[in-house]
Amino acid sequence: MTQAIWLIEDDRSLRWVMEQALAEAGHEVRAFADLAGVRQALHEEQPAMLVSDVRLPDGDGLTLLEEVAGSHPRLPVLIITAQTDLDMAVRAYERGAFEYLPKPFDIDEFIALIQRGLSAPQTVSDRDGDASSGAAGPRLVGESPAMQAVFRTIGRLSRSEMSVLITGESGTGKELVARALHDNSPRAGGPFVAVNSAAIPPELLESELFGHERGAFTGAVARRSGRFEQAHGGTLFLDEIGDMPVALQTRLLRVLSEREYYRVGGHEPVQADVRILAATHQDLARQVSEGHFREDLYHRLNVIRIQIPPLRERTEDIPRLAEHLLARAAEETGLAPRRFTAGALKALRQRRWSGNVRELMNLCRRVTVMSSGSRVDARALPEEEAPFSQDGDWLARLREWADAAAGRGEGDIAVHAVAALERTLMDWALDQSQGHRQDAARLLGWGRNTLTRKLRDR
Ligand SMILES: Nc1ncnc2c1ncn2[C@@H]1O[C@H](COP(=O)(O)OP(=O)(O)OP(=O)(O)O)[C@@H](O)[C@H]1O
Repeated sequence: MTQAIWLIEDDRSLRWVMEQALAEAGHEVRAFADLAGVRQALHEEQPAMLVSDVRLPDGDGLTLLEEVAGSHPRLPVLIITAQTDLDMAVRAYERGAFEYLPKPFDIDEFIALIQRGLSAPQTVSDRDGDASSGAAGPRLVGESPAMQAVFRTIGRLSRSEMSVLITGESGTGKELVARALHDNSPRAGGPFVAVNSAAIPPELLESELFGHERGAFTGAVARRSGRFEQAHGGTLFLDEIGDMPVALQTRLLRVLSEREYYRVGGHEPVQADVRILAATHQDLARQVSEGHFREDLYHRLNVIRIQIPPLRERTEDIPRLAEHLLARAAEETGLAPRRFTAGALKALRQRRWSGNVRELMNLCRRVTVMSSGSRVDARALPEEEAPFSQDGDWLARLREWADAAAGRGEGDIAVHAVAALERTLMDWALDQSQGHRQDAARLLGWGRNTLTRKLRDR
């Protein structure tokens, strides 16, 4: 048995680069340009590690991965591929890849992965066949390193039941990531139930989560199952967890450790067989330090963290996302699919996207409905809301107001001003939309949940 690393890559120059880097790092390397050569060689000797491309002239690297899993269960396999979508990441991990590396990659990262693969040989006998990830519903799209890291985490967790905390600004795709985690988990066959702590009045949240018995409180005319019960055998997604009242956090923590709970007004314990995924747009660590969030619950939920950066920090995702969301908008509306011109895509990359992917989705819906031709060029894009200008009339008046308030010795000026500003804009938006919250939120550039929470807290 040799200690060589076997490299299967049909792109000659990339193969050469990897060979050089591996040799330089002191590894013995054997390179192959197709699968046939590897299959043959595997009958004769065994490598220390396999590095394989996916698309090869005589087949698919994932097929090889599967074969090797059967014949050489302890052999670490690193999959490298230019096809960098979530599905590929999940398939690679499901078939037992030790790691998955999207191209183009940093050669140092590649070498570091090789070292890790060699030092921690895997037992990969617990992979479960072809749990195909044919998830229906919207697909996650993203090419940026940040989104690739998200895909890898989802793939790596595909056989796990761990809690995950998903953080990111409103509209960055937290719920979509939660769904992808569920769809690519052993619980995929079970329900996915989402609860938004910000959207439910605090006094109702407990019975919403845990259900209630008949007569538990005034108005509880019948027994009602809670979200925990509905999510039995599946996943419970707790959105805006930072908004959960502290008393309920305590209860949630107990359920997580005891794996059972009581309905409100109930005396029979109910088994809780759910995986918890949580999300927040807030800085939970800060909430903890300020005493608004229980530290122990924070640690319990924060086992694995997926951080989704705002769209403006991953503008390289915009072209593919825009194409994808345009196609989705066409499907939703039943209208003919549009295409962005190169100029339009360039213009889109330059926007601020304070509403993140949701804002881009809304823009795609709008141009699908509004544009006349099939091509959407830069001029056909709805105007970006002008950034607040310094010389705006209302800002000058705001300064006067602040002056006057300070003169009266009032404090917390920004707190009051921001609250008043938000109240005014919410009233305006609800007027505009005739009370329709979804539309009002869209006007404001907020998520519907954000609007609901703010309306509640006003
Ligand atoms: N990477 C992505 N690929 C494709 N679609 C995306 C992606 N990210 C977000 N979306 C779409 O953007 C919209 C907003 O995403 P989502 O509701 O998951 O955001 P969120 O972070 O949960 O927002 P909020 O915090 O306001 O609830 C959805 O329509 C979602 O399908």
